[in-house]
Amino acid sequence: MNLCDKVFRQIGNPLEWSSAKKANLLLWIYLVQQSIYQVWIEMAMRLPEFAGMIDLQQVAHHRVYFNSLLMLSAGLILLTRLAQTRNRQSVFYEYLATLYFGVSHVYYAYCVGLMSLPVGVVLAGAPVVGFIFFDRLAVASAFVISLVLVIGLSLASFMDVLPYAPLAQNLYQGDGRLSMGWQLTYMVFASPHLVFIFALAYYVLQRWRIREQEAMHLSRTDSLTGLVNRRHILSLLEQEKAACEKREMPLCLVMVDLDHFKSINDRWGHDVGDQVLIMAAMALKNTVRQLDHVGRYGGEEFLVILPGLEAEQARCLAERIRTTIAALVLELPDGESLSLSASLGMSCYTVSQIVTVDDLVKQADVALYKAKGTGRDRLVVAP
Ligand SMILES: Nc1nc2c(ncn2[C@@H]2O[C@H](COP(=O)(O)OP(=O)(O)OP(=O)(O)O)[C@@H](O)[C@H]2O)c(=O)[nH]1
Repeated sequence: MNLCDKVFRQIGNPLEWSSAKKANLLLWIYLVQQSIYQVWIEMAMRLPEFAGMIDLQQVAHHRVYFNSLLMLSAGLILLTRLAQTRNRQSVFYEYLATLYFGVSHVYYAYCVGLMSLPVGVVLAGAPVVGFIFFDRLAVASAFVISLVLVIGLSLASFMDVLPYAPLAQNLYQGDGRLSMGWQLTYMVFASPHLVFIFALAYYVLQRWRIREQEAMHLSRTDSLTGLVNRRHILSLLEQEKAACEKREMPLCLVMVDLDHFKSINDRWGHDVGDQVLIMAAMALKNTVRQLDHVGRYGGEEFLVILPGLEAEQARCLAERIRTTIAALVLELPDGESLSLSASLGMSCYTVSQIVTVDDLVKQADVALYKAKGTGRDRLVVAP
């Protein structure tokens, strides 16, 4: 697991957070953005490099609103934090935060130019990000209201009812191009949104990847023993057989079935039966090589795939499996001890043969049946 995966697992899944907690996150991110705007205003008022770019009178006039919005954000952060600790689950906080985010952004945008890069970035990015994390109706409402305001204010500027970008002076150069100072300013205003959208896209894809891995793991694993399940061991058998055919190598398959398992369940109960299955699964795993595969084929039946082993080598390994299981002892709480045995059937594929995976499984099954019929606790190799 890499560092990113660890961080993501630590954060948990924000999609499952309460409404207040989600709103709180949005407000914190927004507060950071507002702080960047605030720093810009303070710099614009003081630094000579900004001379001629902004209307100082308008800035002084609007400053009170900027400060108020900053304080309002801090207040809303506090409110949503308190709502979290009270564990209130209503979507109200998502409506509140998304609407506040949208409408106050329109005000900031109006001050510096509604037809600008940051406005485009927010209009395109906010609903996409919002729909992933927040209540869809809340995001849609905030988006529609903000868009109506943007259109309304733009029309008002077009009809000279309101000034366009009241804070800005010399927005355009003599040749009609956006001035360099304002180009840079728009970049500064757009960059927190771009960073946020980038981080979020990364986060969503990462979560999706983790979920894919978890879902795949669950679909392939037997929950009791932790071995691969029947479907996956058969799929591994297909893959290994194809690989062995290609490399002209033999492959052996061993079917292992615990003896008289029903009587273990009947005598000591299902829980002890489960413990026996776990113990046998671990023993199988520990006995075979790393490149072999062990899967749970059925109730008390396991499949072991031994790629690349000649029949005689595989027979020795299968014998070792049998003796390992026969040596297992489960100490029970009442002082009794339970010993086990298993019957094994083995089939092998060699390069000259034409057999299917189904044939191999059937042959191993028939050999296992013979092992059961001739006294159990033995290995029978298919002819
Ligand atoms: N505890 C437990 N028992 C299971 C599980 N899956 C299957 N079983 C039991 O395994 C037993 C298998 O019984 P049988 O097929 O008669 O096999 P057996 O008693 O081992 O007899 P032989 O194979 O002929 O030696 C059944 O009683 C099932 O209920 C499981 O996940 N946990």
